[in-house]
Amino acid sequence: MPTSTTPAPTSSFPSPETMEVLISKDQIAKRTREIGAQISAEYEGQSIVLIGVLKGAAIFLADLARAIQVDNTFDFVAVSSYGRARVSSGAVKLIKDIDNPIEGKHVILVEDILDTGLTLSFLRQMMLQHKPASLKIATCLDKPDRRLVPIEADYVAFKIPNQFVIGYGMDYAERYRGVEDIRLFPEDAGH
Ligand SMILES: O=P(O)(O)OC[C@H]1O[C@H](OP(=O)(O)OP(=O)(O)O)[C@H](O)[C@@H]1O
Ligand code: HPA
Ligand SMILES: [Mg+2]
Repeated sequence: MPTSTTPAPTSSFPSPETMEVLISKDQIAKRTREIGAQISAEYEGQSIVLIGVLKGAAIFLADLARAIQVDNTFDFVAVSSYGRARVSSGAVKLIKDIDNPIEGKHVILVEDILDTGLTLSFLRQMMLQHKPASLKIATCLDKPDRRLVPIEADYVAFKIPNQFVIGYGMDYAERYRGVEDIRLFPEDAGH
């Protein structure tokens, strides 16, 4: 029987081990615990709906939920965006809505990264139409230098400079989401 080998990564998709670690998995775990504790204190005695934005937020949501001590449920939305840096803020489209009503509920939108802000400002408006009791935003990363629309998160694990990152849910061309550390994707790769 022929032995199967994993194909060597092409230069477009370098191996994650070759990429510089920007934020280690231990740093992520520590900050997630801190934010979980902060949310638990602020929402003491209440229930929260965590709404994750597919696909990038799935891993942060899974960790954040386990760091939150108050009663919580999950829901997910999915959006598609079209060349976000080159188009206006109307360019985000909802492709999967929430499954359960959030009217009168305390909602936290959960993202992996707040970049231009187009995704979250669109979702924030969408969610407000459902009349939640409150609506906050938690994001693992914030790249404030890239903002095209004014929006801030209520809970930010890390502010980062304007560099493309992968790992901890974040992809380049759908790859690298399962990488445990957040790493810098090389500027000369992926072309
Ligand atoms: O602030 P913005 O400029 O809108 O960028 C942030 C959004 O972009 C990425 O998602 P993407 O649409 O690439 O899909 P994914 O979550 O499936 O990776 C990321 O996960 C955020 O959702
Ligand atoms: O730096 C990033 N990495 C992955 N996905 C992203 N979406 C917006 N910014 C980024
Ligand atoms: Mg996303």
